[in-house]
Amino acid sequence: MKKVLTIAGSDSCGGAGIQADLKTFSAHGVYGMSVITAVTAQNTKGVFAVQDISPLLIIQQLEAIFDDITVDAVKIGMVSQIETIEAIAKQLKKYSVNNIVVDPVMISKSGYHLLQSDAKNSLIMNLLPLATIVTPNLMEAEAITGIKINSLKEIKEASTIIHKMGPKYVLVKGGHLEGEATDLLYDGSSFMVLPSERIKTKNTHGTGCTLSSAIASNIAKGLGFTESVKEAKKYITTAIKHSFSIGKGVGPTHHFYELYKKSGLNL
Ligand SMILES: Nc1ncnc2c1ncn2[C@@H]1O[C@H](COP(=O)(O)OP(=O)(O)OP(=O)(O)O)[C@@H](O)[C@H]1O
Ligand SMILES: Cc1ncc(COP(=O)(O)O)c(N)n1
Repeated sequence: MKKVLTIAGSDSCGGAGIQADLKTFSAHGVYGMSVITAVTAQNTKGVFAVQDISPLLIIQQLEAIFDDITVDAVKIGMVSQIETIEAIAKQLKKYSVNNIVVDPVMISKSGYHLLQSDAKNSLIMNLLPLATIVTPNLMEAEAITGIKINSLKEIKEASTIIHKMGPKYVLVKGGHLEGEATDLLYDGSSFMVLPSERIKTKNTHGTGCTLSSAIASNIAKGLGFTESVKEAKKYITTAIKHSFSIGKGVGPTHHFYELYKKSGLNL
């Protein structure tokens, strides 16, 4: 069985972060492992507190895994502070880790700053050069490049700038666009459009976490990079289509829809 690691924050309500990543790994039939960078107190209504895990304990978690287990792909999510980012980058280089998916998580859907403002440049300088693929949403692409994005032309411009920062592929997500939820993949020479209807739901908590974990799972399973992204897009679209309400706010996506369908179980 292929083995995939998530390096991310914990979401107590299970819709995003480490919890969404591990559910996505299981649904893809890969073995999931986790290095926790921060613990958040959050639910469908918002994020109420964050405690960063010390850089030393992050290093110890990474060493415990890489000293013992071969890792087929890594997904990086919430990294919150400079010391965390530097610790992760150092360890990934030390163990010559490949197949790295970086989701540059900055602000939660509920508006909480999950990446400290002074850590943005460190993420750009330390993690983007190590990334096989980076998956910013529109606001993250704007923050990374300094470009205001209002059109496809500007998405392409931003992708080109981000590609020069080091990742082999750039996927700018269109979840926050008006109209269709179309994503754009750039490999340094050409663009591939990944279209999807916009599903009418408020339950999109953790969609970016899920998409990046699905990409990492597919890469680990040996699909080509473009195929990995295409399949992950199908996965997130299905997961959003069957998302559901828990709590009073933005609910989670459905990771086990295909399994439920096969077994005849209902939510
Ligand atoms: N309503 C929707 N209908 C269909 N696809 C959607 C919808 N909302 C988001 N998506 C898709 O979900 C994926 C994640 O995109 P999104 O822009 O929501 O990422 P994000 O803002 O980083 O997510 P998050 O921070 O919540 O984890 C993309 O493939 C996007 O196109
Ligand atoms: C630990 C953690 N990681 C990532 C997100 C982003 O997800 P969303 O934008 O849906 O709130 C989150 N809320 N919490």
